Amino acid sequence: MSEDFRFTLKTTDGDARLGEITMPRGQIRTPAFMPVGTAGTVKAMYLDQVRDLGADIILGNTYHLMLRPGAERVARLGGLHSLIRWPHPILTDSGGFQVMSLAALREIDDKKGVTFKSHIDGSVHHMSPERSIEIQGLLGSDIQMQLDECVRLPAERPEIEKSTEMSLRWAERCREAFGDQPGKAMFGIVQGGDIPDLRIRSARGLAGLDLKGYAVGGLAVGEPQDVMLDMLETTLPELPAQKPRYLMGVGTPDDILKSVARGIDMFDCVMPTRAGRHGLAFTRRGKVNLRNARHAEDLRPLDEESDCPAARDYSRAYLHHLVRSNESLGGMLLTWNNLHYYQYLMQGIRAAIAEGRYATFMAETQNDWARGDI
Ligand SMILES: COC(=O)c1ccc(CCNc2nc3cc4nc(N)[nH]c(=O)c4cc3[nH]2)cc1
Repeated sequence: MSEDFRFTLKTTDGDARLGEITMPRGQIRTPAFMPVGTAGTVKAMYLDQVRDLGADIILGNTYHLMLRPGAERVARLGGLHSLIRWPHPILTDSGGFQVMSLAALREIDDKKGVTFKSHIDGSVHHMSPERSIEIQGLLGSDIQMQLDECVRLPAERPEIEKSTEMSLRWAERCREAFGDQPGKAMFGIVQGGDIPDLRIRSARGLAGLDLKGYAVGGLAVGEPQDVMLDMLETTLPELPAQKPRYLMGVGTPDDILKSVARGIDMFDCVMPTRAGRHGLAFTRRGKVNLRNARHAEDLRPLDEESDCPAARDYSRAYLHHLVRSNESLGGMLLTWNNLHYYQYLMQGIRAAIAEGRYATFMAETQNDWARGDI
């Protein structure tokens, strides 16, 4: 078992890349989709199921786990991997984004970091770049994210510039705090909003730190898809080709197809799990909203050709009943279906790149979605 973190770029098809990350806890086939396990659980799933669907790595959140059960407590309990019984790689987000989106923000200070009130009990917490890295270490995270500030769009240039410069300084502080941990990695996060020269400034600044991987942040925050894609086209050429690129919070299957085509290797998104709990199914023929009355007496399964029991063995009528009744099994089955579909899509993407037919695969997949659900 290799003791270090190594990314191998296997082949490319246009700007699409087929690769593999090797870490002590296992390998990550890229392009990869990382199911979100926010508070130490991929909601409504057993982690054995998540693994069986083909996930090589899951995501945890510093913000949630530091508040409950607490980072020091997780460490006392043996670390996140043994606590949740997931022996494979875990990537943890650093908390900056969750503080902005969930907590009552008290203060952001370049030197001290963020001060915020817990959305759980209102208690006040401080998180510096150093503390974020310390927490991720206590959790036992394999891929740790720098603490950053994700500016909500639309925003004016001065605000984006100030925030992007601060995130760059925090990247350096996180790299110092992370130090040299063979077998683990700390990724920087490119910011810069929707302003090309700030995206280039941020990417070049992080590239100069010679990090093990690079995330593209500050996107999937409400901007149109074409703006997100434009920012990828601006940012990715500035990042080292031999390091993995991770697009945070993305996305729909269409977002993923188009971002892979531009050179992204890793994705995470709550879409398949959260939408599943709200009755939305992702299938090879597009999306199916099981709340819709049209399914009430439809005895067909979601996809009779699927090898996922949730898609193949249950009628839409029953799924509709479960969703309308807000029964737990509804969210369980649709989460299972959706995570299966996302991993099925990633498998298809990797095979298509390997065989040099990614453009055709992308067009055929989008065409199947457009044909809609029969
Ligand atoms: C049903 O689906 C949903 O509810 C749903 C909700 C939110 C997103 C978008 C999530 N977007 C997003 N997550 C993100 C996480 C991030 N973390 C850090 N540290 N820095 C960032 O700059 C950052 C940007 C993000 N953008 C996607 C889907």
